[in-house]
Amino acid sequence: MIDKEQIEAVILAGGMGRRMGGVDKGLQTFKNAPLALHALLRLQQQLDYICINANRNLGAYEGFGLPVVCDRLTDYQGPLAGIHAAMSESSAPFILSVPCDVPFFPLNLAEKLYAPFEDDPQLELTIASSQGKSQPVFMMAKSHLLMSIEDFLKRGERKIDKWYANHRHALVEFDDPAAFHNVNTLQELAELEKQS
Ligand SMILES: Nc1nc2c(ncn2[C@@H]2O[C@H](COP(=O)(O)OP(=O)(O)OP(=O)(O)O)[C@@H](O)[C@H]2O)c(=O)[nH]1
Ligand SMILES: [Mg+2]
Repeated sequence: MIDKEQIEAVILAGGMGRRMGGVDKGLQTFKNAPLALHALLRLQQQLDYICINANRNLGAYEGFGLPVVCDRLTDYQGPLAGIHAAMSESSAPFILSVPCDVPFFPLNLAEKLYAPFEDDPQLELTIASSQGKSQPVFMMAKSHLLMSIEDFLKRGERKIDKWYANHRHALVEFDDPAAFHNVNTLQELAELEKQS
């Protein structure tokens, strides 16, 4: 049974959005609302504590009514930097990360990523997976991993897959691969808007 008191979710919206021409991805409109707001609406159905990780347009994100956390490690070091920022500022034992650019992620994400921790107290993190493909930005990790992420990034490493390989982890399979569809370009965003 999920214990919501133990978990804080972070919406990762701190990237450069280069494939979108450098715009702030989380603030791009999809179905009449910013992408990051879609993520928030899905998380609010699952958890009570949610923050947003962003590095610009902070006023716009503050308008969502949630705490906004900025990367502590500079130079856009990737999604792990956003997870690091949330772990630094949260007192929750678990951090659930979701990206801002996957507007249909599963509504049972938190529940399913939390369940393996109840069976295995040594487990350090869980990662979503669908059709055998891991979705590493959808991660639930124990907050004690903060220093491990910091050390990893300070060594100049970036890749989440490489980082979590060193920790006791479990992949959690989700049935619907379409739920993890992400948008990287404005054209993809327009196409998804037409389809859905
Ligand atoms: N905090 C933080 N989050 C990041 C960073 N880079 C990417 N992200 C987030 O990680 C998630 C997946 O990243 P991408 O799809 O590559 O997004 P992006 O980096 O903004 O876009 P590109 O520049 O086109 O790669 C998104 O939710 C991003 O906001 C970063 O340097 N810091
Ligand atoms: Mg990127």
